[in-house]
Amino acid sequence: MIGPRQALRLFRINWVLLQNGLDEVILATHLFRPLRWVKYLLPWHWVKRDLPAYPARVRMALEDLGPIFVKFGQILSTRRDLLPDDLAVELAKLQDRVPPFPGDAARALIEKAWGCSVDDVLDHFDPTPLASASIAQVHTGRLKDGTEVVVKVLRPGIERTIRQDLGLMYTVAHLAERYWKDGKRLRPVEVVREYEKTIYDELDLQREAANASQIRRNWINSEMLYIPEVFWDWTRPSVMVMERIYGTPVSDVAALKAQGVSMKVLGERGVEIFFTQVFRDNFFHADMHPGNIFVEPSGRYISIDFGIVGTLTTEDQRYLAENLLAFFERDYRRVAELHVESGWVPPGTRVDEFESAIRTVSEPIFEKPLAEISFGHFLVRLFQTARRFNMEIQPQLVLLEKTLLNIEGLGRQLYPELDLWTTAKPYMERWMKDQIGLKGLFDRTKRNIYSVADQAPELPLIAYRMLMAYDRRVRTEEATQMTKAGSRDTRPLAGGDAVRAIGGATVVVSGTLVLLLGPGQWLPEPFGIGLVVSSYLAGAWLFFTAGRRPA
Ligand SMILES: Nc1ncnc2c1ncn2[C@@H]1O[C@H](COP(=O)(O)OP(=O)(O)OP(=O)(O)O)[C@@H](O)[C@H]1O
Repeated sequence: MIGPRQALRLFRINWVLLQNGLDEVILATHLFRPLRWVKYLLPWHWVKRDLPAYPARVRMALEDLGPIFVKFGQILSTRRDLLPDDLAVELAKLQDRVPPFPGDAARALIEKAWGCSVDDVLDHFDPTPLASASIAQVHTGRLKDGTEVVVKVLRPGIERTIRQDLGLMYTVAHLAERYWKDGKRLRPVEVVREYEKTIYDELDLQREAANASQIRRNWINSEMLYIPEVFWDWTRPSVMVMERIYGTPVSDVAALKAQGVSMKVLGERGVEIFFTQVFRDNFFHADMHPGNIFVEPSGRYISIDFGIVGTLTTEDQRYLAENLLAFFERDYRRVAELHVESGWVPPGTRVDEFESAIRTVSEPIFEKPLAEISFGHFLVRLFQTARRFNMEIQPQLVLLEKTLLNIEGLGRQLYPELDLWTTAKPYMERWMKDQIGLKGLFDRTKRNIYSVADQAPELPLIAYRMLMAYDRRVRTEEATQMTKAGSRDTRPLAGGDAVRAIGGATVVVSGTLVLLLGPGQWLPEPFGIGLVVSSYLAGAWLFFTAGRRPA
């Protein structure tokens, strides 16, 4: 049931849709049927208007609905698996157009968060913002020790606006899911829920600061990427203080060339940074639009704005790498199999049909020269295809696809001949070898063995209990049989069992000791790990055979 507040909200949306000539949405979807009479109130219903194409009207409607809807449209624009291409391209043009809020208000908000005067912390605070966006505003300042900083502060009342706008979106999404013919397939409520999570994450500047610190640590002393330092003493959920950086915006290619920066190196570094973040660090900056990237005269990148970051599960990382490698070998069957193996598509999927669908979308991509082949485009088409085979695209993969598209766009803008495959392939192959090869095996064993070690001290006790339980069960069974046969069992547990159980415990504890002291302490590490594994196996064998008695 729609309450009066929701009805009012719907009325507002209805109004904006009509203003932008989207009456057909109202009529076609049954969504706003109860409010369709509103259109007769509008003067332009009676006058014929020249309207731009439908995707542009959607974009304009979102702009009229305000910055939270604009952000939603920007994120939707990356859902190429959901939207038609023309709409996605149009939504990508959405721009925040929010006026800045006064410097005095910013100062008051900062003081509230810090619990002291701005002058107690800063030598200087510029009340004119350096930048102002839909969620936060950035001011420059100087700490008492002379360090130049930027202070990012959340917009006043932004949480309330977001709550209200999200309420509206949910109302529309629920209605759409119920009444719209595509509603079930496109799952609008889920799309809004994902957006809700993203936008609430962006509302926590302390979280953004923590992301920045993590990426900074991953790239400390790198010649390729610099991340400004966070000043934690003055960072709160609504205020973040960060080292101020000076660099040339990456979009200013002329200035970069004038500084003698090599565009080729810059393009290739962008790709390498991305792949390193995804595969080595498993922590990638997922808001890589040009406004967040700067370059030093040395050709080192600087990135800012860590509100959105992505991580993949180890399995997804591997499947992704294998998918890309298989794709470039045009091994479509492998790509299809990988989707089934990884559980990305349901288990019963017909691999041959899926393979054929992948071939259909991939072959045209290979028509182009290698330097024009787009990984991002491939992922877009792949996910679109996989959706037909009921693949549920996880948000992390969408983030990755979006980032990849951004990186490619950026790389090719800097250096149009950039050959992504040649740049990325050695990196991916090395990574795969490390994962699958002997080293990967040892690394994984090492990782897992520490959690086994954690449980090891309990093993003798567990073994003893198992042994006792087993013995009780055998005795009960035998007693039952003997009762049936008219006699009683008086045999004690065999002495050899106890020796085996104690032996088992001893080897397990010795293995654990080797592990805790460091498997590479006296022997080369692989042998040390081998010793630990064998002692656990031997222990397990001794425990289990200890309770087993000859019939
Ligand atoms: N550490 C910094 N040093 C110098 N300038 C900065 C720094 N951090 C942010 N800025 C400036 O402020 C602008 C906005 O910062 P940021 O991208 O972090 O904010 P935002 O609110 O997330 O904006 P958007 O959503 O538009 O990306 C940047 O484009 C940059 O010009």
